[in-house]
Amino acid sequence: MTDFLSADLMQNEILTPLSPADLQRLLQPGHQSIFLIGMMGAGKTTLGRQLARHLKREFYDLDHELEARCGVPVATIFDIEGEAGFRRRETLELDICSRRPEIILATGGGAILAEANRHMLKERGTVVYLRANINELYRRLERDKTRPLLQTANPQERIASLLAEREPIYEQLADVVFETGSAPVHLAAKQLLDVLKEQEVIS
Ligand SMILES: Nc1ncnc2c1ncn2[C@@H]1O[C@H](COP(=O)(O)OP(=O)(O)O)[C@@H](O)[C@H]1O
Ligand SMILES: O=C(O)C1=C[C@@H](OP(=O)(O)O)[C@@H](O)[C@H](O)C1
Ligand SMILES: [Mg+2]
Repeated sequence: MTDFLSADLMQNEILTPLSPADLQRLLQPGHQSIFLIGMMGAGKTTLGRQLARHLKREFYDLDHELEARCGVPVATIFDIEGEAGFRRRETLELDICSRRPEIILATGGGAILAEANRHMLKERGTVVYLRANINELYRRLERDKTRPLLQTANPQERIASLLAEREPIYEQLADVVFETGSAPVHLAAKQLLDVLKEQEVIS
């Protein structure tokens, strides 16, 4: 398992821990932030935005926040700073985003790789894993040019190897697992809402 930046960032106290009062504020039952995790193409950005609209909550997308801060697309951050540079920025941005109360946050597919990130996600809200099978992921992403990790000769193989590496982490971190299939996005969003109500994540 790749593990970026775990002890490094924590020990240097770049990430300051939340106070008990802040934590208590974030963890009110039924009002917790919802953090969407899952593979590229799982629908975190798309379903997250819809979910936030339905719930009248603020929506953040970690990649979009990074792009806004850096003024360039994710692919350019990868070009200039490599994946390690991107991951470092991702951790710092996640720390900022996950302190906001009652938000819906779409993470990037690799945001779960760093131990520091997993800690923040687990501690500060409800983690929802959006799962999709490999064929569905490939179908959704085959024409995509914005994801640097898929710009290879064989993107299908890359998806398979990333999924094999990450699936156990997604599973382990998730409070809720939601299967996305071939249903249209607006229906999937309704189903996700129902599941979150059933599981008392939202009221
Ligand atoms: N449940 C879904 N059913 C069908 N297509 C979807 C679904 N969720 C997302 N998509 C499509 O897949 C692509 C990738 O979705 P996106 O939300 O960017 O995924 P992620 O943020 O998880 O990488 C987009 O073209 C989106 O419209
Ligand atoms: O899986 C990954 O490592 C990545 C996923 C992307 O986000 P999405 O999951 O929203 O595509 C983006 O953060 C970057 O290209 C790296
Ligand atoms: Mg996304």
